[in-house]
Amino acid sequence: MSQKLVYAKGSCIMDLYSELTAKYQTVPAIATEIINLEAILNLPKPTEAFMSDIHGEYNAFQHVLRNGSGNVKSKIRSCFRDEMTETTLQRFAFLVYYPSERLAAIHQELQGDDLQQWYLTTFRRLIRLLAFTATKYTRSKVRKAMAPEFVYITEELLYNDADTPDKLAYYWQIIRNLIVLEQADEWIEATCRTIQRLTVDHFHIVGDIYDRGPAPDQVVESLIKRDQRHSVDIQWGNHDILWIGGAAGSALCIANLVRISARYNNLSILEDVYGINLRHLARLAEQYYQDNPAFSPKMGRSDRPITEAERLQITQIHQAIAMIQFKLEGPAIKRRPEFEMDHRLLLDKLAADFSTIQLNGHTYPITNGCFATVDPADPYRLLPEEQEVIDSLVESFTHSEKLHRHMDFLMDRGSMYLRYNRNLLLHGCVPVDEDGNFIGLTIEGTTYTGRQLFDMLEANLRLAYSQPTEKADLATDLLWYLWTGPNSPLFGKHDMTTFERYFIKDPATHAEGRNAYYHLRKDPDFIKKILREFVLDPEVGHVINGHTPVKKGTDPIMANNKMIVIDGGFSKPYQKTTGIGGYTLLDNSYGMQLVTHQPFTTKADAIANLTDIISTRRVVETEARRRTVAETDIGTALQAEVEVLKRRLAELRNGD
Ligand SMILES: O=P(O)(O)OC[C@H]1O[C@](O)(COP(=O)(O)O)[C@@H](O)[C@@H]1O
Ligand SMILES: [Mn+2]
Repeated sequence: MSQKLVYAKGSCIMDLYSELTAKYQTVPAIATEIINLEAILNLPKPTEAFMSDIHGEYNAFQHVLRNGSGNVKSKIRSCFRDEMTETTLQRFAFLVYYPSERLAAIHQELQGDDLQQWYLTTFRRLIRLLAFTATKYTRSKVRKAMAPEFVYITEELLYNDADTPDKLAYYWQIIRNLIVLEQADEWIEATCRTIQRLTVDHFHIVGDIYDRGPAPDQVVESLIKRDQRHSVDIQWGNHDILWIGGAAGSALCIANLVRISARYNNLSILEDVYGINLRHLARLAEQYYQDNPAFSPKMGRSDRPITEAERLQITQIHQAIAMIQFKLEGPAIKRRPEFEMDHRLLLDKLAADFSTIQLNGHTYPITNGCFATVDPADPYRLLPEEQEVIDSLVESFTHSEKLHRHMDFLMDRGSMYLRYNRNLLLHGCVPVDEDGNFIGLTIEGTTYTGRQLFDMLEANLRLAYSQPTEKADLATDLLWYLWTGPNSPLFGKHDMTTFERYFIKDPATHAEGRNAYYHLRKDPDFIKKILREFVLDPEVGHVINGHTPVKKGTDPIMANNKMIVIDGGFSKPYQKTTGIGGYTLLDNSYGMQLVTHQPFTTKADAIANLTDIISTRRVVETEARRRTVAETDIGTALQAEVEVLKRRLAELRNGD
């Protein structure tokens, strides 16, 4: 895709010319390709879905992937209009979402003739639904979405009309044979997956796959599977950066993510999934830390409650790694004055007996302090055993094969922002001052703001990732800045008050202060300014953000529909704030809709009770007429190909 966009800008037009002339050498071959491409340009624009802030909630995420962000059910509704009762529709929808689980239940419920009848009805319905979802695509694209072993049979069923008397017997014979040859369940499963795939063509993940929830690794695995035809992109979130930073050897990113994993009782992701050895850390934790209410893990993993001994051990680990994090912050802040983070130097503001801290002219009492490893004379110095722990963690992170496979995917499909089909996608914000002027970072005499800030940070992130052995260079330190720096586009707040939240009661010290972007983004003129900065058409573009959970009663659609925030709370701990289970934004040929999902309980519950989490849909924008492929980025690239082919055709006709 990105290669095609380069063509669209015309910079590689000669490459395109040589590529296409080599591929299509005769007049009929060129003419056929022109006909094919121009036909594609007239097809309706495929559906894009946008999600963000999944935060490891794999089951809820999977449900949304399977139900095509609510789109599967609306397709069924349109396709079968008045033919199905609500219960039949619901059952059929769940078969499409969870075919293997529903088939197992059907085998329990039905036998003999009832089962045969169920197969015959279901086959017919699935074929009709597949045909309905496939109308937007070329035959070749539909074929690629099918399981290879069933392509022949499925195409026969799909493109032959069973209502034609001549074909009727042929059609039913295929179906009967699938049943007799015991391939019926396999075909149903494969076809349901094809329907899922065709319902949403492209997924945008607007950041924060990682942290808090139980299975971010499985989210990444399913995105890798889904991406076979480059149909996924990711705009990195601040939490994703911690994990990319971990693989890139940043001790600060590692300390932060291990701390969050302990806080949310997710250490098993590190040990069991990514093979990170936590033995040294556990030993240090046991030696220096006791029970401490401020560090008790927030919630248990849903699969099993934790024992008291486990809770105590996690609480100790949580303190040990938090303290390593605070100690590592000191030298980083000091070696990077350009980050302007001196106000985050906190350990040196503690009284010698650790009972109080001096902040901004106030003295605050310390509660739940755990400073046994801190030397008041040199508070940022790591004890040799702490140094050993962090070194061994860095070693484990930089050598975890699975982590690298997942982070390679995040690097490959991810970026700091994306311009896609006239919209700008980014996780956090574009940092600005109160007057809306772009602000950023000054590095080695150059000030980076707006789009340049994003590009500079991305270039450094890629550099740091390619050099995991460099551990305290600017590029690696910038990874940490992306997580917590005051002008980081992914953080968007002035301070990350982790220390204050653990140790100071006064809530005034917990405020993090959002960048002015977050109130200015309600203004359409401000959004237009942002779109212009990123070289997008301010009149037709939208900005799509994640990162800030949309509070109950607050509108996620702002600035005359130009600004849409889609963090609706897939993350369970944030559902109290949002009151819902998450949003997905859909952009199809008719316009944009926001889908609201209700909180997802468990997969077993959803399947047993056929509870779907989709609720309302709200039209963000309706196109005056259906948009076609021609009006998309891919369409622009295809048009460039058509022009080149037409030129070549004229040359051949002139005897060149
Ligand atoms: O909810 P927790 O675990 O206390 O984390 C709070 C921290 O997470 C942050 O909100 C960042 O995470 P998000 O990107 O999910 O908002 C910080 O601003 C804040 O300090
Ligand atoms: Mn975020």
